[in-house]
Amino acid sequence: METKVKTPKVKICGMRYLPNVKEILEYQPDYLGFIFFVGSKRFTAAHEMDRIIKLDFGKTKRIGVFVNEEIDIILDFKERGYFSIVQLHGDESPEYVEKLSASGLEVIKAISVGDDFNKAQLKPFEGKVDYFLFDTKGKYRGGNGWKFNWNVLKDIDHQTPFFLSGGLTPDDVEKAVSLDIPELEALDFNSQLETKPGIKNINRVEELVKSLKEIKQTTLN
Ligand SMILES: O=C(O)c1ccccc1N[C@@H]1O[C@H](COP(=O)(O)O)[C@@H](O)[C@H]1O
Repeated sequence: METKVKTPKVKICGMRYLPNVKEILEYQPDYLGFIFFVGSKRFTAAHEMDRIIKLDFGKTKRIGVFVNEEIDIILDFKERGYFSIVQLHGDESPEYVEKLSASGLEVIKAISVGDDFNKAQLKPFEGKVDYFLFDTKGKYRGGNGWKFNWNVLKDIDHQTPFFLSGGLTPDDVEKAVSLDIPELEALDFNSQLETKPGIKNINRVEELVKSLKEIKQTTLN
């Protein structure tokens, strides 16, 4: 008998060029991520974002990615309509998260998973963040392009839904779904779909769509 599992949503991150955003929107991902960290190769400039938000996003939600940014800057970007969700990749505190939540933003706290990962670090954020995002610890704050050992996910008492990130490719969809963790909200794709930083390759996105279709034939949604 087939085992029925839930298909996670899809986030494509690190978008920055309007024509490429337009192409990717044709595939209606659940989330599109824009990185507002100047240290990133995928940094999205505000003047570009002002043009991007005029596109028809349909049901695709926009996520703003930040690293230790001033709260007022994030709130200003929210007011400009850049996003309704923020993804925090720095050393942001639970109090910082609470301030952003109070503004009506949904908050994703990125957790860098390395050999020193300790699930106790999640506790101060439980009940405060909307989602965790488990990413691979590396040289950069994000976008390192390789996977961490997903076995650590099985050892967490998931009280908060999460995004799975870190070097994901279309070939990883099946394995991620077979983890069979109901709190797995979304799979997050970034560098492994790229032609160059900030440009997503349509062929890779087609591969992703194919992988998702195959999974959906044996899943609930
Ligand atoms: O991609 C970046 O340059 C980046 C910089 C600073 C913070 C986050 C960043 N990207 C996020 O990193 C993860 C994993 O990306 P990858 O698949 O390993 O390339 C993803 O959530 C991006 O949003």
